[in-house]
Amino acid sequence: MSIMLGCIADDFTGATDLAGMLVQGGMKTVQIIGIPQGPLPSNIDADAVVIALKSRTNPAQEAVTDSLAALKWLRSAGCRQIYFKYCSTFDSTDQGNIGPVTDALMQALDTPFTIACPAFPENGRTIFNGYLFVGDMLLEESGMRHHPLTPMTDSNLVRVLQRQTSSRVGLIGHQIVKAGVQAIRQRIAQIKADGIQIAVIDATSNEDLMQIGQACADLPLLTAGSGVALGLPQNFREQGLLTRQDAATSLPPTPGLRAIVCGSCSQASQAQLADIAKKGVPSYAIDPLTLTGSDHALDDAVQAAMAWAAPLLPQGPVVVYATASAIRVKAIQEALGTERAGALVEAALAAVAQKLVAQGVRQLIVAGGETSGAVVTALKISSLRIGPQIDPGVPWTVSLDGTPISLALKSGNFGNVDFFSKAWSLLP
Ligand SMILES: Nc1ncnc2c1ncn2[C@@H]1O[C@H](COP(=O)(O)OP(=O)(O)OP(=O)(O)O)[C@@H](O)[C@H]1O
Ligand SMILES: O=C(O)[C@@H](O)C(=O)CO
Repeated sequence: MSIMLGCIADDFTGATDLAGMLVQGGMKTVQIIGIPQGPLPSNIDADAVVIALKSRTNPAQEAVTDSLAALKWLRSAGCRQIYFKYCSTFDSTDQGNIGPVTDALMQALDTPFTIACPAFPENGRTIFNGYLFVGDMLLEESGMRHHPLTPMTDSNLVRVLQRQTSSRVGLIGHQIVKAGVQAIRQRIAQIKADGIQIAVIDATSNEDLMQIGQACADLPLLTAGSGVALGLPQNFREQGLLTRQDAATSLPPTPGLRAIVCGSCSQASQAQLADIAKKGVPSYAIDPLTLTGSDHALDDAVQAAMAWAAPLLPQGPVVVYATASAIRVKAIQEALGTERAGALVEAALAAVAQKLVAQGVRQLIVAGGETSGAVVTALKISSLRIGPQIDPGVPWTVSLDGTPISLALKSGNFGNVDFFSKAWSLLP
């Protein structure tokens, strides 16, 4: 049976978020890291494949090239519908990459229309009149205004997206969505006739997402956060392609040591780190300013972190983090440059993760999308089987190549305050 849904995610945590959503809906899902080099091995069966790119903050042209290569693979695997997954807080710069990638995918699929819907109500991301809310705050008032790489300072998604694309962007408002599937379909037909190519679509509840999913069953391309995926398995069931009703989440055990690596500076990650430290789990901070100054500064910092971690690991989980407050991050970025600071921290945390695994860690939580990208790449993991959800948007996964490792790739903003301690209790 060929793969039904082919997904392209612009970061690694976002990819597991989407894959977890599909698994909850009964679709067996595999996440592939980067563009696959050949067909899926014959012993892996999947209803959906999510290709995880690290394209959210790359130059737009690179993001387009990688996304088109991913699309080519997914089409050759027989996927019936394509899903471009971006962040539920629409993380991007004014130059891209959501607009340019959407344009390129539409052109390659020869489709004149798609939707844009980052809503994820279970995690407090709702869209009303085209404005994105995070909890009860507008996006621009939330912690996202301080994001180290993609600060979001405009909550109006039509405006944000229009700045990134030459396609005409419109809106399908909440009244239409509330009126149901037929009303959404009629509105799509109408705005297409008016020359709109991408419609931001309001959604404030899971019910809205179910209607949107059904209304968009025939669109070759969807662009969204993970929320819209809630409504897709039902379409494949109706088409007789999917029979499973329950979640497709079983994973094998991966006995071994436990660790947490955190490069996310989000408010959620900061609170989760404080919670786990309060519970007595040992934590070690890497100071980005120590990562430069000499050729071996980064290696020295990694060695120091490991000298601290090694004797503690057999007693229980350890945490290594670079997380800092918004004021501290700003000072570090002024000293090192934003991109360089991010890259140095990612390189250091990835090297720490590699050494933790070499020491026997087989259950690893990584917080932050960019950080997860760096860690999973350093561990040379090429694909993940998706398992049970820890908190909305964050499932456990198991690596499918080499020695199996359980990995939870936590989106910076996701997870309840007790996420780090709760996660272990869900492993088989
Ligand atoms: N103390 C710090 N100073 C400067 N940059 C930092 C610091 N700590 C982490 N970073 C960088 O900030 C970036 C955080 O991005 P990352 O995607 O990992 O987390 P996030 O944005 O919270 O998560 P998500 O993308 O899943 O929402 C990374 O590039 C990381 O290296
Ligand atoms: O949609 C989200 O918020 C997350 O899956 C994500 O993309 C974080 O990087």
